[in-house]
Amino acid sequence: MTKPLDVSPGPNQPPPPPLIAVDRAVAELRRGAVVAVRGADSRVAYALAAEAATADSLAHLTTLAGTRPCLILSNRRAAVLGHDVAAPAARVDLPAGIDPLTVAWLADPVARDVPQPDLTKLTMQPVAAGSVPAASVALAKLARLLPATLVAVPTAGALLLSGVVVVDVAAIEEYQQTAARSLRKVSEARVPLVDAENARIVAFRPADGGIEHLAIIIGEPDTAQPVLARLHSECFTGDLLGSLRCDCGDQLRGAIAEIAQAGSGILLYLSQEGRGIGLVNKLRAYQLQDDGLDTLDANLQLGFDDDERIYLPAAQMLRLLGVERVRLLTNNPLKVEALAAHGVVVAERVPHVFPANDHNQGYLRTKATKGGHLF
Ligand SMILES: Nc1nc2c(ncn2[C@@H]2O[C@H](COP(=O)(O)OP(=O)(O)OP(=O)(O)O)[C@@H](O)[C@H]2O)c(=O)[nH]1
Ligand SMILES: [Zn+2]
Repeated sequence: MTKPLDVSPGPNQPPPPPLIAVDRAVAELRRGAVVAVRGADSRVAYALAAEAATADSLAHLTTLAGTRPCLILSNRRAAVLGHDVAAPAARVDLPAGIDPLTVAWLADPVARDVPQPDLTKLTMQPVAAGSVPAASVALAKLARLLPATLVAVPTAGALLLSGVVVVDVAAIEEYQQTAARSLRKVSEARVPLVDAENARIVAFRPADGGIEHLAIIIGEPDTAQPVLARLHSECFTGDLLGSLRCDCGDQLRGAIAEIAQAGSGILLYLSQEGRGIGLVNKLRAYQLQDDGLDTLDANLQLGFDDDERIYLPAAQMLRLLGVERVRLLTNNPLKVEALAAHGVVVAERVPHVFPANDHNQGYLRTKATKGGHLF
């Protein structure tokens, strides 16, 4: 007996308050404003994205807190600067304090016109997981900014100003999972595609109104059988512009054509641009690659992990569509493992390889030799 997909819209859910707090804090960081991050012990520190540091914003942060701000870097960025810390983040200590040029030099490997500051007295201290400074770096990542912040702990007498957005460490840590679990189907339409005329797009939105993920459904998948599926991470440059730096455009159109040829299946189009670091940071990573770094090291140089994606949203979308088993079009074993860990049975991995071109040979080689991709 065949079992069709469930594409009906889900019920509206009120957004969980922690999601809202994180969204507000993200917007504040992105516009260069100060936010207050509150730890499990209710103590608060003020934070500013390093990317937004100016003489004025640093002075404002210092006045608010009544203490000098410290620069917090991810452990990846600290390692690049020669300081290995056994913690998720590191606090930079400079006896003379910190100024915007030093912040730029330390936090942003692409800021090349910045003169190297005197770093002879620079030390770094590990910043524990679950702490306010570590969470501030995670918040900068959620904001798709460089993973570096300026943090100032208010003096005992300093009052928490009204108007400053307050966000809890736990809300930051749980944000991605909570947002993924809150996804619901919001709309659906028939969209005939050049390679798959019988196609529909279903949009999934998290309860906080965050960015939607899409399912492109081709034909009439039968969920009683493993469904031919592809998890495709958004790539503006490759998917839309036909960039030759990667294989994404070929993989996207190739998957649609292959699914159409097979009769039916699903392509999940996941809003995880740049392996989860965002388009702006991916462009920074491209600059570093033009200087000789490979695609994975460029991420590390910027302070990110080599791959920041999570696949709970994909598993959740499949679940909402009624799909429990898939035949997965991918060369990436991590996608297979991640789906399985989230309870989706990967009955088969279907290779998804396309010919290299003059511009993406190195990229594909790195994915195979260092990224564990199966070519
Ligand atoms: N950070 C970064 N992201 C990149 C780069 N090149 C491509 N990407 C991103 O990498 C992702 C590629 O996604 P996928 O093709 O779904 O994933 P994959 O890990 O290659 O796995 P399969 O294609 O399934 O084998 C997209 O989000 C691209 O935007 C790069 O040089 N740096
Ligand atoms: Zn791409």
